[in-house]
Amino acid sequence: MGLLENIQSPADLKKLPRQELPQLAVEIRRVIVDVVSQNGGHLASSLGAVELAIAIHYVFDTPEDKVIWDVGHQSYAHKLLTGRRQQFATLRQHGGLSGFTKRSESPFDPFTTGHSSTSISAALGMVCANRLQQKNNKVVAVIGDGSMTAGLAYEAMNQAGDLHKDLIVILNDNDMSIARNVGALSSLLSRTLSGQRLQTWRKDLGEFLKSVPKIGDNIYQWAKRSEESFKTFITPGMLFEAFNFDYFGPINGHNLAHLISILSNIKNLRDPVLLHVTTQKGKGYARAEENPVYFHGVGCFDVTTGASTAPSCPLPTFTQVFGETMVHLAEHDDRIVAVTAAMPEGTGLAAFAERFPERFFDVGIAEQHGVTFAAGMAAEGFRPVVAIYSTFLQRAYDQIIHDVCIENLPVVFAIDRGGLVGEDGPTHHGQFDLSFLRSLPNLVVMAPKDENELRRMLVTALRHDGPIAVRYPRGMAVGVPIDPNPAPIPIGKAEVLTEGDDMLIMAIGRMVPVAMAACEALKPLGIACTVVNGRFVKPLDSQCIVRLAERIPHILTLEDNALQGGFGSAVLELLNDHGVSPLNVQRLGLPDRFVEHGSPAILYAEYGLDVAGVVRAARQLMARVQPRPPVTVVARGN
Ligand SMILES: Cc1ncc(C[n+]2csc(CCOP(=O)(O)OP(=O)(O)O)c2C)c(N)n1
Ligand SMILES: CC(=O)[C@@H](O)[C@H](O)COP(=O)(O)O
Ligand SMILES: [Mg+2]
Repeated sequence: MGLLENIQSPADLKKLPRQELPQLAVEIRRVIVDVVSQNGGHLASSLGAVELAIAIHYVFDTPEDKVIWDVGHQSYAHKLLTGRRQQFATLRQHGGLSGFTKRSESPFDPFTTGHSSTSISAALGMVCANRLQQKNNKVVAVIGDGSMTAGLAYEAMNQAGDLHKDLIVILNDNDMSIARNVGALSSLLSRTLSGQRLQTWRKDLGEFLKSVPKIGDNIYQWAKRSEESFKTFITPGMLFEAFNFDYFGPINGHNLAHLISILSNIKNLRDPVLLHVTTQKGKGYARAEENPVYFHGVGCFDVTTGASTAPSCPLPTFTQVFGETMVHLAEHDDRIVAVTAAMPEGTGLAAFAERFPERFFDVGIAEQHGVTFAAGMAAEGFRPVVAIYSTFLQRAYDQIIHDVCIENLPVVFAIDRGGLVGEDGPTHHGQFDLSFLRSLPNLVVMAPKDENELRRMLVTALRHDGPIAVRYPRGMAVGVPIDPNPAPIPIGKAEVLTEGDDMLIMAIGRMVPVAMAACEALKPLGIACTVVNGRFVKPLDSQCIVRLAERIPHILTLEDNALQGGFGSAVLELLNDHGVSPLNVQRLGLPDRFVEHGSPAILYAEYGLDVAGVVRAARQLMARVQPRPPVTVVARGN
């Protein structure tokens, strides 16, 4: 029987003698690799944090002591050690364990995570709350070097250093974000090794100088006085010490004995502490060590070869089409620059980065800065395309308004992962973008029905002299032929795809093919549909929509966005403003709740956004609503 099988909680872990812990790490890695090879998940980061999880639960008294895993994608070992071993095979599956930490899942998860760089703020909040409650527990934030590139982390450090609370931050430095980590901080952290060499060199030099009569001693005294600036110039400690943190490290984050002994000491300190540990992404599984970018977030794979076992994808993804189109368009327009916030692969910009390194900017996990940086470039005559996942763009809302839209600057927002993303769940679904963007003056908001339209929308965006967003989903495109010379689309023009007199289905983005399939399925039931591809959520094609709505008595709107304030709401407002009455409109979209994790197919079916769901809704609408009498149109607004 293995060691892991006997661990129901950290109390069982604490019973193990220290010398058995490395064997436990081996067993944990085996389980993680097995389950992720079946379910997909964040493998490399979790493999790198196995010893950290063991040492933390060995030393601290969780759940009274709180541990916050930043992003939470590295928390699989933590889950296995905190009573979730038996459910671990359900990781990221619908109804199963979350791929991140989640308060509702376990008392050992004090904070729900998924977006990066929240851990220090949350931990500081907990320390302050706990002290007000006269509790003496410890709070630990574990944050990666990539997540440490976000401003939010420094806002928290700034306050923590000022409050002087006994917060513990563990910086898990593997020199990687999803891609290779970027930025000045990253270079500072990787100077650690040379810093250590320098310490040795400095000691030797000091001894030598002291041995030189008179003059040598003077130089030694001067060098000693300058030692602090000299040392900190070269090591990362200075940065954290400037925030009033006691800095320890760097130590090897895979050496359990060292980790346990230093954590046991740190536990007793009363100051803010930063422990810098170095780890290897993918540790213990050779394939992931060799290719940590691929194994950061991976689908199903064969454990022996590391090769994907996911059904092969016959079509390109929207992301790939976006990436290829960017390269193509940038060949002909040197004003085009691309911005990513630490996701060159995920956003499809890796090829652009290779082809145009000077016109490619990875700002790190810094969405807010990325948007304002793009605004700066636009103000100087460039055409920045900011490619950010829908969910992460939420971070930059003020920058979109204040720095881009108010000034009407020509920034293109390429918003990937619009709609439900699947197994990453509620922290990652792109559920709100149409709603939060639709209310912004000057901003045009588009969503393509297929990959060819995505290309056309990019061309449209780059010709438009103002802010404009194109939003598209995760995963496979539709498989339509690609026009090598994509033509722009007139701003605000919808597309009527098919005509019928019983029902008007107005859809946006990925829901357009669903609307077309539902239209086909409704034909044999005697329901003839007009299907409109909205193309623009803002501005709407008011002429087309009002004209059709006046003629067709039943109206369905369809979107993979929150119903509140989304495409359907926009259509309703438009029809109301134009006095179309009565309004027999049924809006289909995501309800007013956070959508759980699971495969997109399951989730879309659950929310009635698959073909069967649309057919059901159409039949119910036909049954519920009598055809309206000839329409009275009272003009009210525009
Ligand atoms: C706000 C935000 N932007 C982007 C991401 C996507 N993302 C998830 S993990 C990650 C890299 C994190 O790097 P690091 O903190 O060093 O952890 P590692 O994977 O190296 O363990 C990124 C960019 C995110 N989760 N949140
Ligand atoms: C943890 C995280 O935020 C990312 O790794 C995210 O899971 C990537 O999602 P995609 O798989 O859609 O690129
Ligand atoms: Mg990292």
